[in-house]
Amino acid sequence: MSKKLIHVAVGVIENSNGHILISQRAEHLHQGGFWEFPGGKVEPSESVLVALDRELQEELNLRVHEATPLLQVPYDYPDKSVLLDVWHVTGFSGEIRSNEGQPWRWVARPDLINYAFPPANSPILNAVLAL
Ligand SMILES: Nc1nc2c([nH]c(=O)n2[C@@H]2O[C@H](COP(=O)(O)OP(=O)(O)OP(=O)(O)O)[C@@H](O)[C@H]2O)c(=O)[nH]1
Ligand SMILES: [Mg+2]
Repeated sequence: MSKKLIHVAVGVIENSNGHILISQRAEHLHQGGFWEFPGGKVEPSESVLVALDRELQEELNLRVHEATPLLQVPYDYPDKSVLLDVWHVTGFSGEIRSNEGQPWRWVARPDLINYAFPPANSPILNAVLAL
């Protein structure tokens, strides 16, 4: 059976110090325990940017004001296929509040290699390190 392709809006959020926001996926979720760039599934009626703004608001209480496309990563997990639509977010507002209790932190770019990300994320890490 062919797997449905899941379109995911992902934000590489950079603050004025050049640090990047990561959060940790809850254990019970797909790829649980790994760190991630915040985001979530694009609903059928949404543009990616609208989905990104909604997901960051739902998960972290952040609104997106400025973002540019960074890269798209198609990846086949054994149980699902995803298309990670990754945006570089340079303008945002709001005090971070982790609405689902997930840990989060701002990380200097070179330190990102010390965190375990899902297998699909390797190209994202490379793109972020090259920003
Ligand atoms: N947000 C996010 N998802 C990622 C990353 N890397 C990666 O493989 N994914 C995968 O993308 C898929 C969708 O992301 P998600 O779980 O955040 O979706 P969501 O917020 O809408 O979750 P929900 O369905 O529980 O409401 C998951 O299968 C997840 O494992 C990443 O860096 N960030
Ligand atoms: Mg999510």
